[in-house]
Amino acid sequence: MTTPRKLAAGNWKMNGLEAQLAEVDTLMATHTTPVCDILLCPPATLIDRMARRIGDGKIAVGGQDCHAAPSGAHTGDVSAAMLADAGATHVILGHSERRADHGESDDAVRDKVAAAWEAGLVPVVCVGETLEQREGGSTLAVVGGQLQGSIPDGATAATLVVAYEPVWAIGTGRVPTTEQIAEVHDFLRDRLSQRMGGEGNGVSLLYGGSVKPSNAAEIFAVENVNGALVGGASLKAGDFSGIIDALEQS
Ligand SMILES: O=C(CO)COP(=O)(O)O
Repeated sequence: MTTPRKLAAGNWKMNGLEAQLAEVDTLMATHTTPVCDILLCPPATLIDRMARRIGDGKIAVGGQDCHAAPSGAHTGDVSAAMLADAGATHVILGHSERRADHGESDDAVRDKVAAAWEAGLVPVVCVGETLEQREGGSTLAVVGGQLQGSIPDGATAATLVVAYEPVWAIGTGRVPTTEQIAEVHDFLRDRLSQRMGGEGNGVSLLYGGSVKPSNAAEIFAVENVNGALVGGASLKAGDFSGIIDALEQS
């Protein structure tokens, strides 16, 4: 049976100028031989510089979105091949901020996942319910639908990461209970296994939403949580490092 890899992923969102790369130097100095995978997804403008700075270091670099087409007349967009060319190995797709700000549907995300695979990137596909959906009792229906609709057939444990990010927990300091996280992660694992057979057991399932060094250990103790997708706390090497340490010790 494939065991999911542990992954600490940082999503810098629309934050970071050149000076922010100093945080990467600190992280590399602290985690020379990490026992979990570490991924940083800076804004597109910093991917190339970050990847060069990391060189042979043990931190992977990812994009935060890509276009579904390999090239063409799409002003302002970046293709998966361009991300790979700049040094990325991963790409976050279907983040709730993209779904909300840019109206990205499950169909659109699915096409982007296919494009990521075509370019050799591992997509980190995000799913998550709004507060209204949770209070209305439709959490599992919502994330189940997003999971089914956003991932094309043909995924393997090595070519897919899934992140559960409840919209109401992102940037709010409000974290679901461990029971709530467990319920969704168990459900996602079941769905992936049904769809992908044994490969589904090996897909890394990340939790995202207000993860901090102070709550990371508790979250990583939950079964079927194989890591985190971290926003705000990934911008400071010290904070992200504390989360990496907690994952390594889990
Ligand atoms: O959206 C997130 C990561 O993709 C989570 O953001 P925060 O960690 O800032 O809540």
